Amino acid sequence: MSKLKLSYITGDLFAAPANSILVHACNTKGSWGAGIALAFKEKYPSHCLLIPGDTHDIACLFTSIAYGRRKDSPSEILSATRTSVQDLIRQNVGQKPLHACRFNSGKFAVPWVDTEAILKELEVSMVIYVPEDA
Ligand SMILES: Nc1ncnc2c1ncn2[C@@H]1O[C@H](COP(=O)(O)OP(=O)(O)OC[C@H]2O[C@H](OP(=O)(O)O)[C@H](O)[C@@H]2O)[C@@H](O)[C@H]1O
Repeated sequence: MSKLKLSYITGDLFAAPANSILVHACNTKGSWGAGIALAFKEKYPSHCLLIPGDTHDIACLFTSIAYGRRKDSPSEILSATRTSVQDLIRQNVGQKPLHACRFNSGKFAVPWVDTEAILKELEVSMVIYVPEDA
């Protein structure tokens, strides 16, 4: 049984410690039209999988090809979550701490417990932020 490496903080993901990587989910069309992605677009105007930043690096996990009503199915999103998190781990050569929102659980409508199960399977260490009003 893997040691649980996920921890939770109630608060704003953008208040994560400097020099950590902020993790969120995106569609591959490059639209950051709503949800936390819009906040990322406003704070960090460009995007790719791992964007070096001043205070934080940004990890943009492409977990759905399309977005909005044409978003991928939950199983496709979860499959893409597994490969994109594995890719993030490979790219995080500096072993920077990962701080994430409960990605996939809002506009992509995938229950957080299902994404959390992928993170546990991969035994990835990650701090998960839950908004106070969640
Ligand atoms: N400051 C904060 N700190 C901590 N947690 C925060 C937060 N602000 C919000 N949250 C929570 O963060 C989770 C993610 O929920 P989101 O709905 O945002 O994203 P998602 O990952 O389900 O889906 C991705 C698609 O959503 C977008 O919009 P479009 O598809 O373009 O329309 C993209 O472009 C993608 O395509 C929810 O639990 C929110 O409560």
